[in-house]
Amino acid sequence: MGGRAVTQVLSVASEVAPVIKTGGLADVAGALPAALAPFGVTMRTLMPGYPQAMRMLEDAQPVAQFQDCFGGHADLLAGKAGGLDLLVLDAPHLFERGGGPYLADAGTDWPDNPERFAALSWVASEIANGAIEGWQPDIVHCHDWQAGLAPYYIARSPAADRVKTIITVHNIAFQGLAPAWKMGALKIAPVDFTPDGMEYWGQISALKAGLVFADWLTTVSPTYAAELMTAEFGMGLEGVMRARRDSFTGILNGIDEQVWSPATDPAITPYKAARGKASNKAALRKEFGLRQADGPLCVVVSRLTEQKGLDLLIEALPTLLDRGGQLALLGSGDKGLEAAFQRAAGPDVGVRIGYDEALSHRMMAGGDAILVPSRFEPCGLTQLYGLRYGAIPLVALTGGLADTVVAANPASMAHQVATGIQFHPVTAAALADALNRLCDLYADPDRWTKMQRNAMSQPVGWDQSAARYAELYESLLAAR
Ligand SMILES: Nc1ncnc2c1ncn2[C@@H]1O[C@H](COP(=O)(O)OP(=O)(O)O[C@H]2O[C@H](CO)[C@@H](O)[C@H](O)[C@H]2O)[C@@H](O)[C@H]1O
Repeated sequence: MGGRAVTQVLSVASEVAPVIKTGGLADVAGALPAALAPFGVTMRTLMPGYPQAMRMLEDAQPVAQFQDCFGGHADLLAGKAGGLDLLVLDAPHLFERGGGPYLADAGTDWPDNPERFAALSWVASEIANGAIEGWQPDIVHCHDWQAGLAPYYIARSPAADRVKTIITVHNIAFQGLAPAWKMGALKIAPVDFTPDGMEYWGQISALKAGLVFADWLTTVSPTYAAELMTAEFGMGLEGVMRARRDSFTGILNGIDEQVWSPATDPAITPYKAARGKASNKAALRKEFGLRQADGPLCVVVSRLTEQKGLDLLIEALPTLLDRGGQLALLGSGDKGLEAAFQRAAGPDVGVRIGYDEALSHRMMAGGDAILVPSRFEPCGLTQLYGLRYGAIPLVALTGGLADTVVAANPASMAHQVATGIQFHPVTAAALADALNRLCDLYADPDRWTKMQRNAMSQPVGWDQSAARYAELYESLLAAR
């Protein structure tokens, strides 16, 4: 790149697609290295040695070892998986177990989660301090609470003068709390366990440690960045976010345009223009056992949690059905919500409880609209998939949903920039009203196809955002 020195970045994440994924964090952590490569950034990704990671890792080479890594021996392995340059923390006492990355099969947190992710963070700091012969990062880029202690350990280490740290907030609802008595076990000095440090109402907060000790903070959209500084969205950390406002920016997520490409997607009948959606829609109806209908086929692909506002959809559903609309939902999570959707299932409502990547592609291809009624949404990825696949996003006016969907109104329609529908406040009544607006637009084929065209041509890839991360890295290094 024009003689410019290559910036070496260590990305630290608890889930990385395609190796392991429970949500959008994995997509972003998995996409960043390739997105940043054209900008002269070499990114290696440190992740836990879950069984899935150990199975997928190719050409594994031990590059460091730790005799006592939070209660047991650990090896750091360098290797490849899914095109990624990975550093995998092989610590069987912490990561070799069934269940999910954070939860046991019973759905409860692993009791040693504080130690498991403190270990990941501490190894990031060891790497910053030269644990791997022949490679050291200039920047350590941490994701969410699981990597939150890394900026702290680094700040209290010799690397502090040389290595810059960033923490990206993907979801402030998870703060990585641990009881104060674990301070010693987590290698936290009592002097740092204060309200100005990482103390949060008497507990240790790994996320707050990251927010306080990192050189720079980011989150995944400009609107969510502003929201995080308010009591409504900051979940008790708004004061910390405000205190750091001069070192805090919102950078939108992109999506992987190779994986999410209606023209080449192997999971669907490929199409270039929205009219090619018809056969995918017919197939999707069949797959969900839905009858013919005149209204829009709406889809939802989501974790079923309070955040996603899908309880509001249960309430507003009759409005959609009265207008001849239909719903196909894929998701899992909250048992009450799962049951509520299963009760609503019928000839116009199809429900699939579970996690199914290929089906999520077929839903974007076959759906007329994608519904995202989130109470808060740092960025959101499914509305971006919807845009690319011509499934019109109907979204709550919040966070990244506000930044990525251009609401249909006379002016935006006239300028051919309208790509979706937004509603506010985030209530069942406002959602029902938005569903009515969706049905009105759908009933007007001229306006509907124009919107689909606008949606499918809206940029949703990584180019712009990767450039912003690269600029951020450069400016931090220039300030050393
Ligand atoms: N049942 C299922 N089957 C198949 N696929 C499923 C699925 N349920 C969810 N997914 C997939 O998981 C991902 C979810 O990503 P989102 O960004 O929409 O939300 P999430 O809250 O997980 O991420 C958090 O981090 C991301 C990344 O920064 C932010 O965009 C977001 O706002 C924030 O809440 C998408 O790729 C989606 O398709």
